[in-house]
Amino acid sequence: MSRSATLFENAQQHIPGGVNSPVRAFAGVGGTPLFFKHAEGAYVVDEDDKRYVDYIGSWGPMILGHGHPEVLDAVRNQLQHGLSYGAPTALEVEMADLVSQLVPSMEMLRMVSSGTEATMSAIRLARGYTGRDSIIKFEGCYHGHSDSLLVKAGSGALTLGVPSSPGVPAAFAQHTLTLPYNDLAAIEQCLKEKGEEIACIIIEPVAGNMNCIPPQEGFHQGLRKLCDEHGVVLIFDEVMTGFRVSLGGAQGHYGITPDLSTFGKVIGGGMPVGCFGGKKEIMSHIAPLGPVYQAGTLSGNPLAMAAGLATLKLVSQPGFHDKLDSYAKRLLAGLQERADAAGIPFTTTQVGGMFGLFFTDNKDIRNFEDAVACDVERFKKFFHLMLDGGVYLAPSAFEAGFVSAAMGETELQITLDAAEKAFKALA
Ligand SMILES: Cc1ncc(COP(=O)(O)O)c(C=O)c1O
Ligand SMILES: NCC(=O)CCC(=O)O
Repeated sequence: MSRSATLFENAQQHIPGGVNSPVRAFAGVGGTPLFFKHAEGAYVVDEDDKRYVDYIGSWGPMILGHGHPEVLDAVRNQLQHGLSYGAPTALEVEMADLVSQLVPSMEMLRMVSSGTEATMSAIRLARGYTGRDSIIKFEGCYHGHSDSLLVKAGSGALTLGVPSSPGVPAAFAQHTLTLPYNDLAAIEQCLKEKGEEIACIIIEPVAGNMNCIPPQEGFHQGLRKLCDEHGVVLIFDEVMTGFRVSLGGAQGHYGITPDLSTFGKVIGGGMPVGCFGGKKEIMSHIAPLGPVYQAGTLSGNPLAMAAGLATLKLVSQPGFHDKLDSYAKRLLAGLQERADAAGIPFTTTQVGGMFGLFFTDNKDIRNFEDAVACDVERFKKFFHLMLDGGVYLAPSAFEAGFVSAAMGETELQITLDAAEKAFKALA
């Protein structure tokens, strides 16, 4: 028995499903989850000493690759000064200044400890600001696991077949309206009927929790316009896309100014961090400036700020995102070529350092329905064949993949060699 299998057996004694987050459980692909003991650069190393090229990157944060020396130094340096003060720090001010410089719509912002907290707080703020109760989200988008947002959700909820979770009171869920992604007509219709009840629309500006689905041309522009017409707060959930699809996130990439945005993952460089912010006029409603309450014992934690700041400075270097984009493009072109050669119906999507792999003939994937219509069984086999070949993809057909700046020719070759074998085996 492998060490991972033994650990998994032991883990299940006292940890539900053996994991501290459901997406880690391999429920969507079958088999035993890998337990890791080390990560460095483009690789993760499991408890049985096998190395994998890592396309998960801790579900997004590790955009530099693992253990970047400058990030580790920043954490070590802060470590000598204490772990947490529960009081303001200069690091937080530096973080706020840097984020608002990199993402100009973030006129004011608050740090929290996870993406879930960021979206939950942004929604409370939008409700408090507008005095309206209902929100709109999109089918297959995942915004963390707060009650209002676990309705037709993507990611692990979708993988496990429970997009709308038990435990969320119907009275909460009824205030969450869900619409298909990339469908402006549906939004227009809904706002026409219920615009005055809608506090906000929250969207993953590139959907990454039902596989990876980019917005259609003009979708965000139309969304922005409709929100303005109906006094609805537009929230870009950039927890996944932030500092990844471009330095300015998806809003920078598509040239849209949301009212509020949420960040997580990259902004913490691998530490538990989230952030929400936006228009000063709206953010001024947050306590203690305004009446909408929001708080956190570890919010703005100095170690986390140190890791996040070091990461944001490194991703700000000229050419950083071009390099991610070019690796991703070569990766996907290589995969497509090998799938085509083996006669496997296969489609890819990509925005910057974020990508999707679909086992389907459909070359125009627009929404949840298209994502779930793909051949999930084939993906499962592909996932395990890639794992055998030393490549760690997200263990679900409904997750985006991530490239890191630590990836180069060697990793590309390992991945494409594994894929060539995998596609042949699937044919
Ligand atoms: C778009 C998006 N929003 C929010 C979240 C929630 O973040 P966290 O897991 O840090 O709570 C995630 C991922 O988990 C995400 O992908
Ligand atoms: N794309 C899905 C996530 O990032 C979630 C990670 C988790 O829930 O552990």
